[in-house]
Amino acid sequence: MPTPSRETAERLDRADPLIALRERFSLPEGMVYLDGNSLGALSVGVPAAVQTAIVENWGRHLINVWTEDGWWDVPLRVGDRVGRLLGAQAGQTVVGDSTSVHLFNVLTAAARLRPDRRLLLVEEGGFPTNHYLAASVARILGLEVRRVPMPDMASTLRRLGERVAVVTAGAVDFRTGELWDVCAVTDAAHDVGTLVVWDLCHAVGALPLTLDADGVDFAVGCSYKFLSGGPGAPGFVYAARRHHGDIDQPLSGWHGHAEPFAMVPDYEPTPGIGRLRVGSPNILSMLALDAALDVFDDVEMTAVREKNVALGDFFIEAVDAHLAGCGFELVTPRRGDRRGSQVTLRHPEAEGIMRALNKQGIMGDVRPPGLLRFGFNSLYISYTDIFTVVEALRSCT
Ligand SMILES: Cc1ncc(COP(=O)(O)O)c(C=O)c1O
Ligand SMILES: Nc1c(O)cccc1C(=O)C[C@H](N)C(=O)O
Repeated sequence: MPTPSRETAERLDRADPLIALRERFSLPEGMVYLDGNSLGALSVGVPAAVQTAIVENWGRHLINVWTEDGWWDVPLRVGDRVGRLLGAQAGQTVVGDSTSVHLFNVLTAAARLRPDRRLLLVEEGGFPTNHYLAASVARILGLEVRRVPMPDMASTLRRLGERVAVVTAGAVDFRTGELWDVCAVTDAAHDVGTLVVWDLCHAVGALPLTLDADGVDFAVGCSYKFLSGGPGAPGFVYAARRHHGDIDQPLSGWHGHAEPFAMVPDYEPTPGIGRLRVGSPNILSMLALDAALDVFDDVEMTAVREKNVALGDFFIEAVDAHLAGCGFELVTPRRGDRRGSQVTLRHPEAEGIMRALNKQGIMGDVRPPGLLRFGFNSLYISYTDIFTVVEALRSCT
């Protein structure tokens, strides 16, 4: 590979089979947006879809939108669209609440499926909400939480064996971008009869997932990052079909009832994934997500993955070539197959550097301790964008 330069970046862009997809997103002129791992860019089809939903559906059909326009089933229909990206057969994914709410629901449901076990393992360094919720679930059910570094998760499972009810972890580390082996950790858990709950916030839409094939029990995630569902877009929850009949979730709201309009006081969950619904969903936001998902009908996840690995490689090589001696430390694995769609650099002046980048129209973000995160969404990021960032990083150190 020659030393990365603007010319090599432009050549790579000309050869990029996905470059045209950039037109499907509305990005401010002149901005380089590398924060799509936090909030994805606006998909151009979304405003019209939401406008139609408001004016044509809600405005004209009022209460009948739930039946006439099929809105009651939108959580399941859009759930299946997300499920396709998870490697899930239809009928195992539903969208509705935030990742946090879904996580609370399935962590509790999973632990209830292992009533004689007292331990809940949580990935050390995982997203804070996951720790907070695991602690709450543990208080409610009388469990003990253990924080385990991901590299030790499989061996810890072997050591603690049948004491572990549930293990929960993110497939991609939100700080470092490190990608974990979903299949291997799931197998290690199942070897000792433990159930797994994966957090796919930083993985869905960024890489091909194979939840059914990997035998995953439960998974949750958000849709506002690589899926571009919009701020506060509904999260999703996946539950393998084999568990549906036994799921006893704590948030047993009426949308998950077998006969919601029977208006009876006793809860009877609907068969299937619908039981993981809770209350009235934020349907307008869900329809924004529905429109944002259209782009995934026209692209293979293998091509998305191939490009974000190549973008990451290009970034890392450019950092090596142009930022040596500037105080940056790469904290993301160098190997493309060991990282998600984000590269993180540590620097003692991270906050000031990000402020300087922002002034030049470059968006990334900073997470403690001193980590500059750059997300590479294959659908709208170019090699030229990446070279622009590396040049800007050089200018502000
Ligand atoms: C890995 C991870 N899990 C959970 C969350 C929380 O999601 P939510 O705010 O949708 O509950 C986030 C992001 O906010 C996240 O990055
Ligand atoms: N969900 C967010 C929000 O509601 C406001 C601001 C940022 C977020 C994020 O998604 C943060 C993100 N999960 C992270 O990886 O840090």
